[in-house]
Amino acid sequence: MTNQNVVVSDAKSGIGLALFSSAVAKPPPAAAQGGGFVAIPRKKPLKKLETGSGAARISAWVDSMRASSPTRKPLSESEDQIKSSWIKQLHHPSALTMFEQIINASSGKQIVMFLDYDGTLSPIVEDPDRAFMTKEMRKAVSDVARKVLPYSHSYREVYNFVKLSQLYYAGSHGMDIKGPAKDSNNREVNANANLNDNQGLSFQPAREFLPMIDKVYKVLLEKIKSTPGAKVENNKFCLSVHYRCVDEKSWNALAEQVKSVLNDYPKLKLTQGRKVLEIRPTIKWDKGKALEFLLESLGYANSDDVFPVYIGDDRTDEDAFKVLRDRGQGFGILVSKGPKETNASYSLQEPSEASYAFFATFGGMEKITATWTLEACR
Ligand SMILES: O=P(O)(O)OC[C@H]1O[C@H](O[C@H]2O[C@H](CO)[C@@H](O)[C@H](O)[C@H]2O)[C@H](O)[C@@H](O)[C@@H]1O
Repeated sequence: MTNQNVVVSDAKSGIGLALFSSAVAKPPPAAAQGGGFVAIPRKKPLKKLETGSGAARISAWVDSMRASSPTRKPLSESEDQIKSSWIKQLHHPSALTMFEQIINASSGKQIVMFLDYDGTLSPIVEDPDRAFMTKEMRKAVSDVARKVLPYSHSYREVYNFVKLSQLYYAGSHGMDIKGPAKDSNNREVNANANLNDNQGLSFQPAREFLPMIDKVYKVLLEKIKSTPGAKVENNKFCLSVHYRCVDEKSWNALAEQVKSVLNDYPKLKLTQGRKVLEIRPTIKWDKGKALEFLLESLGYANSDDVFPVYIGDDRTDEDAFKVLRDRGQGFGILVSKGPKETNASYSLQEPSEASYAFFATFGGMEKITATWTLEACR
């Protein structure tokens, strides 16, 4: 339901925060934690799905749907070993154990934090309309935002589920950016950004696709009616066809339905997330580009004293991790229970760990260390 990311920053503390997520408003938070199962890692990253004709193409889609939605089952002993070596050492240690290194690396720099929503701030749940943040997570994000940006900007279009006016939102995989016009240092937004009538930042690189997306949404709603459990979400610049509640026997039929619609719209492409097929414009824009745009808009693009951190859980977040890796600036943190190929530097296992990370990064270190230690021992 959501694909936004948020940004906040503060000169006084030398720390800043930014948050990303995907769609529209969420209702108030409710506690919902994921189960005690672990996703089995994918062997290879999945390719972008293509449109075209033929049963082979559909079968490739379904294979890809299956691979992006690993069966939930307890890990075998060897899988458990792989998982623990992935998290504990080598390439992607848990951010919880790298606390001091993270703080040291960012010392004296302005931290700008980018946060994915689904699977990062909220746990993955069956019904995308019920992907609420827990009370703890809401508190963590709002405490961080308060600490980092103690004064409020005027911002009308705050998403209901976060309700923090200091944050910049990048909805629809970074295609719907909104936020205050100036950061806390009073830096002006860049020349590419449009100012809305409230002088807030607003940038929608796929605006011309809106009528097409609306039309396709209606067609898709009709098409998938015959597939029990399927759901289409209109995320403004991106349509999400959820199959989490669809019986696997019907995935083929669902893929056919989606493909038949896409065949009529060559300017739209299909990508994938966690049990979701995403239809979006074929423009060269992704969460990585959105991250760069936001850094530039905040006046941080060429600055050596800026330390961006991006936390996300899904394939679309890899674009942002890669930007940070390529820039050699800041780092990415992947939220994942199991090993995955990733451009992130560190890992967290689930959203509840991410809330600790916010506290820690934003100065509540002493307060949180004890809790972290406790959690880590569970
Ligand atoms: O790449 P993201 O910004 O994380 O967005 C991907 C999709 O996220 C949401 O769906 C996911 O979370 C749902 C709620 O937990 C879950 O039911 C679904 O299976 C997940 O794929 C969002 O609802 C979609 O619109 C996004 O495409």
